[in-house]
Parts: sequence; structure tokens; C-alpha cells
Amino acid sequence: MTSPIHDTSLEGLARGWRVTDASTLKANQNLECDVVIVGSGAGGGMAAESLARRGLSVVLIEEGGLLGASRFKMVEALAYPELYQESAGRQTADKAITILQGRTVGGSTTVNWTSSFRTPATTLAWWRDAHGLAGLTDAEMAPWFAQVEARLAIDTWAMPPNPNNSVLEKGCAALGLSSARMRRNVKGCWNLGYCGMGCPTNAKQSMLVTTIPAALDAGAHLLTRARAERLLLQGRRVAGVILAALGADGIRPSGQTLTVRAREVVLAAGAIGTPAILLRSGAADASAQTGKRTFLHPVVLSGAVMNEEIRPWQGAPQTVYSDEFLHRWPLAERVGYKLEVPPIHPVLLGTTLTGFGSAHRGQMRQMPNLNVMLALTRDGFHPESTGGQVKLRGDGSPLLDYPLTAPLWDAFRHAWLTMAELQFAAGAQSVLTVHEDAAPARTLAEAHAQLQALPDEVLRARVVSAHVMGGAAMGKDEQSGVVDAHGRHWQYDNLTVVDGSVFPTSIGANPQVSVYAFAARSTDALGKRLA
Ligand SMILES: Cc1cc2nc3c(=O)[nH]c(=O)nc-3n(C[C@H](O)[C@H](O)[C@H](O)COP(=O)(O)OP(=O)(O)OC[C@H]3O[C@@H](n4cnc5c(N)ncnc54)[C@H](O)[C@@H]3O)c2cc1C
Repeated sequence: MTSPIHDTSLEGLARGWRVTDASTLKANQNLECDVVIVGSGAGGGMAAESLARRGLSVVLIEEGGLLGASRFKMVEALAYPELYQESAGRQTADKAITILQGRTVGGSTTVNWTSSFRTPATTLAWWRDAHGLAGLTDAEMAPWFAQVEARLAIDTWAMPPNPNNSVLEKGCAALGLSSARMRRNVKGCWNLGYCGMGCPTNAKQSMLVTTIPAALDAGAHLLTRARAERLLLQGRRVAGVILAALGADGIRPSGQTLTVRAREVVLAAGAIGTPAILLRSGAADASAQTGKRTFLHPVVLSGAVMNEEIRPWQGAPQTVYSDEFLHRWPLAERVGYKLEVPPIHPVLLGTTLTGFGSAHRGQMRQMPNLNVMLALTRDGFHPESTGGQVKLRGDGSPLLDYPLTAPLWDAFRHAWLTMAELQFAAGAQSVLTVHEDAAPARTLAEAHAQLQALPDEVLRARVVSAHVMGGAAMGKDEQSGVVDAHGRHWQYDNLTVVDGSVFPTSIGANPQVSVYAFAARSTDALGKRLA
């Protein structure tokens, strides 16, 4: 029997998409086009559709592979090595923060959890006031948000939240704190809960099933398993990009090289990948900011054992949030945080939980009754919260150095206590702050006492993040930023950046809609210029 679910990638290939898997190449290749786009995630996908639909010849480069619904099996052991940077084990230089980023056609949008928020007005205001980006008003951005929301079917999730998310909603109601239901980029979602392993039903409106098919149908050429190594710099112009074809393992170079020459080069390799390409190329930068002020939303977690079954692996992953502590303090005074509830699957849980041996096993056994809450801290606004720096290892691969500063520890401590209060208010039997020195607390008073004693030490607190921003930030002039407010590089006339790296601070909300909207705006301007 044939599957009722279409594999949009296999169908596109059958109707003649131009896709080259660089791992199959036996000789070096030279290509020419109007626009070469490096990276096929949120920014690259948006750029590819916009530019290909204008009739420009587009080559889209991706270091991961092209997969589709029939390859997404809802199995962590298959998904992480195939779909994530460093098999979902990417870490900061001191290993204090684990970073989730996609590495496949569609980039992080293929594996993300679908939460959809516009850039908060307070963040845009900060960029205008503190970073001189006067044009980025709410009125200027609103049509771009509306456009991408319509393109990606972004709407409030109408189904009831799963029991995992209900804990946050109940806790907020009991404590008199605000909470709200999320908007998601889905169409006909089956409410499975496996978004992080690639959507097996095509419901998630990721780049893999929306803009990239549209670009390929319009004649774009997709090169997969091809890693952009460096830009070909000639004075104020970029002549093209040099790529390493990857071998059969999709990781190590095969030895073949591709050279793509183009009128315009667009970088969308994500906020670690794009600064790394600029650094490997020795690109000029009067601001000396390339790779600097790279921001995560450092996330801390709190687990709760509930009386009722939660089955946190089932149902839409993030559907309830609370911004009660996001806007509570002036941005420059204290780091605020957004509260959400992540999906829980065994590998993700096993690698995030603290402890070893029988204690660890005991916690894993409680998984059916487990609620996990997260606090997503808003880095980049406090004067001491200056984020991290992308550096290059000896082999040229990127490494993010990300010190955890005092304002972040202050936010973590506040967030852990808030999450414990919320979980107990929602009826938790016990609460575990995800920190090596914490033990399950049976009462709020016990949790509070433990929190007073927890050391602010890296590698003891478990910190994670799936949101990477900055490192090639917009600035009002070439001294204050790497690119201008339309992503155009200040030093190169035909180089544009359209991914999360253009943001001068973290977003303060899940960033995909911000990346889509800024990419749509920048590539619209670029398309008009190239027409
Ligand atoms: C597990 C997970 C859950 C998330 N959940 C949400 C959510 O619910 N809501 C939300 O708003 N955001 C979420 N995000 C974040 C969101 O998806 C990202 O912020 C967004 O996709 C970033 O867009 P980008 O274009 O900057 O980079 P990406 O989408 O990461 O795309 C970059 C692409 O470039 C490729 N690349 C990198 N270097 C090279 C190179 N040298 N050569 C060729 N290709 C290269 C990468 O393989 C990747 O495919 C989540 C992310 C993850 C990983």
C-alpha cells in the first residue's frame, strides 16, 4: 500500500528538481549563477524562494543532506546524527552549554519546535535606541511579520495543550501569573510531539516543505553535502564561494572542490556558521565585530514529578508560555526570562539530567510522570551580558566560546525558584532543579533552601540552547556593525547576510519568525537591486 503522506523531496526530485549531492562528485566542479546562497535554514530558505521567483539563477548550498517525510522515523538515534550539527552534541568551548542546531536541508527549521513569536517590541526599541538602527520601527517590520506568518500558516494552536504544557498553565493560574497559548507554523498538525526529529507528516511549515520546494520549482539549483569553506574576495567584491564536497559520511571532505561564481553572495549558514565563513575568508571588518557578540538564549531547566501521567513526549511540544518575567525589569538592569515547556524524549532527557548510575536510572524511570519547564534568558541587553565569540579551531571548524556572566547566573537562580513555585503550585510531588548539586525537593521550602546553596559553577548547572543569534550584527555604520539594516556587508558591495547572525542582541523570544521576517525584508531589497 502506498503511504498517504507525500515525501515532498522525493516528489520534487521525480519532477526534475536540480539537486546535486556533492558526495557523489568524482571531479572538481565550477558553477556560475546570479546569486549563491550558503545555508538552507530559516534565512536561506526565505532568500531562495524570494530570489528564484524573481527569475534570478540561484544556487543554494547546504552541508547537510536532503531528506523528506518518509525518512523521518520519530527515532532519536536516527534523527540526531542525520539532522543536527555535531549529532546534537555541539557544545561551547568549556562544554558548559549544549547547543542544538540543524544540519540538513531546511536547517534548524526542519527540526524546530514550531513556536512562533514576532520580535518583541522592546527588542526592536532597544536596537533603535542602543544600536542606532533607527529604521527598525514596529510599523516598518509589521508587514514583513505578516507576510511570513501568512506564508508559513502561523496561527494560534487551537488544540488543548498536552499535560506537560498544562503544568505551566495551571501553575501560572494558581500563582496569579500571566500565561498564553502559542502560535505555531503548522498546517494539519497531527499533534504527535516529534517535531525535533523532522515532521513525518509535512505539517510543520519548515523551509523543507515551503520555500525550498518553491525555489527549486522555480529553477534554483540545490547542492547538498557541500560545505562553504571560504569566500573569493576581490577588493570590495566577493567573486564567489569555494566549497568542499563532503564524503559518504556527510562530514569529512571527499577531496573534491566546487567553485561557485556569482553576482551576489548571500550568507545564511546560521549564527555560528556565517561568522566562521567570514573568519576563514579573512573578510575585512572595520567594526572588528565578526564572530563577537554571538548570543544564545541560555536555558535552565526544572523537572517535576507529577501525580498524574504526563507522557511529555506526546503532543505538540511547546504550546503555552509565560512572559511574566521577561519584561519585569528594565533591560539593562536585570536579565529577564521567558517560560516554556520543551518536549521530552529519552535521549534528550538522559543526556540533560544530572547524576549517574542508579540515581540517574531512577529519574529516567519517572519519565512518564515528568514535567520539564525551561527558562529562556534574554542575553545581550545588560552591560555585562555581552554573549560569546565564534572562534576557529585548527582545522577551521567553528567553536563558540560563551562565558556565563554574573547577570545570567542571577537570572538562572531567579528562574529555578520561579519554576519550582509553578510546579508545586500545579501539584508536583517533587521538583528537581537541573543542577548537579540539587536533589529532588518535596516542598517549596526545601527547594528554596537548596537553591540558596547551589554554586554558580559551569558544568554543574545544566545549560542548553537551541537559539543562536548575532556574530555578524547589523549596525548603523561600518564602525558599529558588520552589516547594515538590510544585511548588506559594510565592506563588500555584493555580500548580504540573512540569517540569525544579523541580530545585535538575542531576540528575547524564540527567533525563527525574526529570522524569516528580516530575511524576507533584506532579500526583497536585494532582489529589486539585482533585477
Ligand atoms: C531543536 C530546535 C528547536 C527549535 N525550536 C524553535 C521554535 O520552536 N521556535 C523558534 O522560533 N525557533 C526555534 N528554534 C530555532 C530556529 O529554528 C532558528 O533560530 C532558525 O532556524 C535560525 O535560522 P538560521 O537561518 O540562522 O540558521 P539555520 O536554520 O540553523 O540554518 C543554517 C543552515 O546552514 C547550514 N550551514 C552551516 N554552515 C554551513 C557551511 N559552511 N556550508 C554550507 N551550509 C552550512 C546548516 O547546516 C544549516 O542547515 C529551534 C532550533 C532547534 C535546533
